[in-house]
Amino acid sequence: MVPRKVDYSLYLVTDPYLVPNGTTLEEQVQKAIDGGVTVVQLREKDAETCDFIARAKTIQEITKKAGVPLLINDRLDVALAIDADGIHIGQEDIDVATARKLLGPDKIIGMSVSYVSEAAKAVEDGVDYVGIGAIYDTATKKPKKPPIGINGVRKILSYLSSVPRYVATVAIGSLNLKTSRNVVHLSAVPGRRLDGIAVVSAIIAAEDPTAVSRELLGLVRDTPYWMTVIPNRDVSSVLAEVPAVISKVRSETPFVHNIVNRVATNFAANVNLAIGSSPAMSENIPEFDDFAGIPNSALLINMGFGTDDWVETYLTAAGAYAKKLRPVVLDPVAAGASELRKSAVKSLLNRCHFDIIKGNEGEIFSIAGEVSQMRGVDSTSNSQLQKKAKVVEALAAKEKTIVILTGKEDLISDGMTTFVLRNGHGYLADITASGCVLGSIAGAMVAVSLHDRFLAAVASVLLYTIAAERAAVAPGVRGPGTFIGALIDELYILSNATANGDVSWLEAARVEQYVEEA
Ligand SMILES: Cc1ncc(COP(=O)(O)OP(=O)(O)O)c(N)n1
Ligand SMILES: Cc1ncsc1CCOP(=O)(O)O
Repeated sequence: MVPRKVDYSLYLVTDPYLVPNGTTLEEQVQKAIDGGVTVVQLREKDAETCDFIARAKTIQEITKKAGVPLLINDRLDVALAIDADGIHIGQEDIDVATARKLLGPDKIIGMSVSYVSEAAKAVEDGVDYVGIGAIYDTATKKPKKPPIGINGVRKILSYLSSVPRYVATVAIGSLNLKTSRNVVHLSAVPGRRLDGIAVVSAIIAAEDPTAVSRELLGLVRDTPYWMTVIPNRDVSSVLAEVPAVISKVRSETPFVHNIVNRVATNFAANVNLAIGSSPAMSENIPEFDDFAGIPNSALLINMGFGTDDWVETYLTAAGAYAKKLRPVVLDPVAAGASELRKSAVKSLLNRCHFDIIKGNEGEIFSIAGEVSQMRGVDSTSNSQLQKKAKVVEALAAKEKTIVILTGKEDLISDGMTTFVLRNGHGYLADITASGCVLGSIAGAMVAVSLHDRFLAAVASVLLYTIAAERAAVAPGVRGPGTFIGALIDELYILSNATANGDVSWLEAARVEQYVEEA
């Protein structure tokens, strides 16, 4: 069989019932192709054969002109009648061998799969590509099987990476401007990523299919900066770069959109200002897109309030920043304290990508699915360093993120390298929102250090904890109350000193690389 060169990046599956009033399926397909759709599948679940063929011919005129392959859903007879470029078949449709025999070796055959076993059979049968799904629940099709999520895609991609013949892959099921970026990039496994996304409603039901298609294609093709894990890091080379990040915050004034709990709002805004960033505190969905569009923006989601619509607010905010390829920091406040919070974090991790996840031991253990002794929002510290290092490393690798675990000793991991940082002061545990504001600092740092989020995390923790050490002994500091003001002062002083070339304060840094004991 001669492998066909097909670009599966943006694969449109049609549905006549979703076309907006006042337009036609043909017009929507044309507009989608104008926006960059690379494959079209004509899917008519209820059409009479003669109507299906007639429609296939009109759609084929459009796709042929654009040089875009046209596949027919399920119906081999229709595909043969119009000499389509191929067919897409489901698990319960015609078998691949018969389809191949009738279509010939040059036509494209795709098959729906949900599990590795189905993918293995499809590969053996000689399909050209598999449609993996449904990733999420969708209103477009009543599912026969439960959604498989990003993990389900990963399993299939892992399997396919071990198969000698290249079988292309597209994911399907609720893929849109909010979800696609994460599905494509987070499902990638060493040596293999999705070839594209298959989309129905997000394009066919769109008021402007050209614009949506253009954006979706961009999301699929963009090289994600967060996939970059820099190997072989060592403490001294990372520390050497810390001043540049802190100075960049001063010179570029990144915009940090804080969605933080009520207790932390004022403190977080002051801390952002002290280090040279520009804070906004907003839970107002209509302005999220505008905020995400500000150059140098970053979002902090600090899961403070537990209102009915909080998850929707967070998902919308994260989606807005994802669309603009801007970074998002998650602070899973009290993640394990209630079922409500556990399920909220699960939804967020399932649907969004976070550039940095910052939490105390209880919070990080909870989202990693590990048992901790957490009570309320207090961190426990009776786990051994080794256990904590294992947890942060595994979580960072799984979520393709940077994990900061705060406590008496702070751990930072990108899944490959883990640093242990031992600066700070006991007063940090005596004031409210001390962890929350570290999230705001991380937002500012990662906004100017997209290509090295690990460095951004190290710079954040060092600046904050060394400022705390200095604030605790500053003149006039008598306890936690006066400490807060002095901490804001020290952040301001250290950040300005760094921007002016004085980095002597960094000599206080107590950082080491974690190395697992044999
Ligand atoms: C690209 C792609 N993937 C999966 C499907 C689903 O096909 P199937 O399981 O046959 O369900 P119906 O589309 O027939 O409802 C698809 N159509 N395209
Ligand atoms: C045909 C199909 N197969 C699995 S999910 C699905 C529908 C996907 O539609 P949408 O992109 O509108 O969620």
